[in-house]
Amino acid sequence: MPNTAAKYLHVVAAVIRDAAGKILLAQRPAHKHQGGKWEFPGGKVESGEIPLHALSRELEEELGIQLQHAQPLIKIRHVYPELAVLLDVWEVTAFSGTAHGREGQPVAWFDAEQLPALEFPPANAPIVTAARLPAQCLITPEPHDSIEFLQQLQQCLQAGVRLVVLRAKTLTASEYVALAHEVIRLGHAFGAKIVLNSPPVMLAEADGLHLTSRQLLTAEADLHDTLLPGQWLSASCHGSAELQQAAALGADFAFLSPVLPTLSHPGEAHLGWAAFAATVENVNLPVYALGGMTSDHAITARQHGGQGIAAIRSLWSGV
Ligand SMILES: Nc1nc2c([nH]c(=O)n2[C@@H]2O[C@H](COP(=O)(O)OP(=O)(O)OP(=O)(O)O)[C@@H](O)[C@H]2O)c(=O)[nH]1
Ligand SMILES: [Mg+2]
Repeated sequence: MPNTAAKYLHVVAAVIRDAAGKILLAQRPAHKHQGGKWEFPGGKVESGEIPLHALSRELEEELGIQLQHAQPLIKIRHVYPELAVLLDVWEVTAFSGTAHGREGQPVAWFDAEQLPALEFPPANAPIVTAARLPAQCLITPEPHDSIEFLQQLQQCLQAGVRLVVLRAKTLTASEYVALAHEVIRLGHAFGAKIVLNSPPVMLAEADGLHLTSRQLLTAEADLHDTLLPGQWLSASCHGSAELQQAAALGADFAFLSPVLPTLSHPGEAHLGWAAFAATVENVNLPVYALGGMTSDHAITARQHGGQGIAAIRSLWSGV
């Protein structure tokens, strides 16, 4: 969302995960703004405070836990009728102490997949998506031999890949559908999400539909409504205008490329990390960095406002 409101209230919030990957939520007290809804614990940054200190203070005050490690997850700007908030969300992966509602608020640990069914403040939808998405996304290379392809995909899943975009441009419609069924069956056995890039028909079992940047620009405004409830819409973008278009279409996440030079397009202009950060800053979507990425770049991507990295080559063969 564009930074049009004069002043956003800076709020830090935490996606806190335990060793089993469950996420801690608190219920907002009835008398507060957005009372009764579930929230990611956190609160307002005080004047002069750096965000990480504010997060550490809020988690101690609200939950009685001591923050040990956090990394940025997503920033959301949302304008409520009463106030405009900048929700600065961090992923907490290490803390000490036992979380409890120190202000009397109910708190509970949830599986990430339970989150979509809970009621959150209206600003939170992209945070819930970001909390469910991994830091790495595999885009498949062109499948030439489906047996070999499925074997290699299985190795990627065994190595921890949990989000796959099936991209197959040279297959006939029936070959694509047959392969997609196998990819979904295999992916789901590992708890991975499978998103279909330009399928001839959308499949009910798929976890999402991915649009090329060209499809994004000509997509019908109600495209998301044609998907089943819970299916994601994602899109490939190359700059601010396309990211805004993806957001306007109700996309759940996006890729932004090329961030670094790639082997397939050597000498081509690329964004670099500073422009990636500046572009992502203006959109309320989880955005994967694409182009020249390896899994080592996932932390860099997070530090520049991204959800993580998307890659073909390095995630397919580097496992
Ligand atoms: N902590 C938190 N606040 C959120 C979320 N989503 C969201 O819209 N907000 C909004 O962010 C604002 C600030 O949050 P807060 O009420 O937790 O602030 P706080 O802990 O400092 O409260 P206090 O003023 O009682 O000390 C509220 O207007 C709240 O509605 C969320 O997931 N977590
Ligand atoms: Mg709070």
